[in-house]
Amino acid sequence: MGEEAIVRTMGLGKSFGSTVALRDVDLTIGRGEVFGYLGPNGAGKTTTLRLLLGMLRPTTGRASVLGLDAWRDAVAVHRRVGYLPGEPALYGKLSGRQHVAYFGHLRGAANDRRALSLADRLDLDLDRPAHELSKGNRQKLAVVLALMSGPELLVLDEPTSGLDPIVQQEFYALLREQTDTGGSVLLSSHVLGEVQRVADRIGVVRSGRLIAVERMADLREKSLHHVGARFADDVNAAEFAAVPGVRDLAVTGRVMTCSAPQAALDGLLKRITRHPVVDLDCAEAELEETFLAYYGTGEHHAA
Ligand SMILES: Nc1ncnc2c1ncn2[C@@H]1O[C@H](COP(=O)(O)OP(=O)(O)OP(=O)(O)O)[C@@H](O)[C@H]1O
Repeated sequence: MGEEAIVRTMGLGKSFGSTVALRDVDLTIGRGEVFGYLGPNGAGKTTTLRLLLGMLRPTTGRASVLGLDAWRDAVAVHRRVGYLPGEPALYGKLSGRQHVAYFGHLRGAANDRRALSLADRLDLDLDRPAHELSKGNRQKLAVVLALMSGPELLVLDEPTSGLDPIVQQEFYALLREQTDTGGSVLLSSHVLGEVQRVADRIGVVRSGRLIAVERMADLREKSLHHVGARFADDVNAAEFAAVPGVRDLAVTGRVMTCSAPQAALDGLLKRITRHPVVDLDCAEAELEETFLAYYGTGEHHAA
């Protein structure tokens, strides 16, 4: 993460009547960083993004974006931030090209060449009216509109929904170009799979609270492995349970299965080799499974 904070929230909270959508969130995103903001539906992700864009007024705390107050200086923030909403508002009768002209005018920074090049890379026809576009093509147009002015910060709400895998690859390449040139990205999603390839850090929000912030590299180190061993004789569960980090342990007679983070593998193997081994199996789980094991259930987890 760069030294400079592009986003900083302090005690940020938002209530709608008696519904507390977000409470006491302290979050910092650095220059050149891709931050994945993860949480289940209704967790408070969109509320956070709307607070950062000055579309909602905080109930508690404050948010600064590019050194500006997100609420008070919302107009100035909007000029420098590209926003892709979860449900992009497009004008049915206007073509892609007309959207580009209109949004360019609103931002005071028309950049038709960049818009054309983005549309070309995403394989989007800018001449068709929005109401004729499929969901995926509408999403592509929204991506073009968010990126065309070369914003310093990109705020993306579930951006790859509706995009096919090849277009997703191109989209991730665009995000890397954004950070290579010193820009930052805040990417919300309800699944780790959507952000794991591009995020430098992830934050996990649940029931309005930011419950964990973690570097992707650290999450990968925690990556779970499925371990199974068959022994020549019966074994006792207790000795494997004693290895720190071992989860989902099951021992029936001569067979032991469990999950273990990378860091626990050495200790586990040493316990296993105390016994005559007939067969051994060890496979790394999908990162999503590791993520769910740490953050998937319950209300509060330590980072
Ligand atoms: N304008 C509003 N009025 C009342 N309640 C709201 C409003 N906006 C959001 N909420 C509530 O705040 C909570 C957080 O909603 P939010 O949309 O931020 O969640 P989310 O994580 O973005 O979920 P999703 O992925 O479903 O959009 C929910 O309980 C939601 O019902």
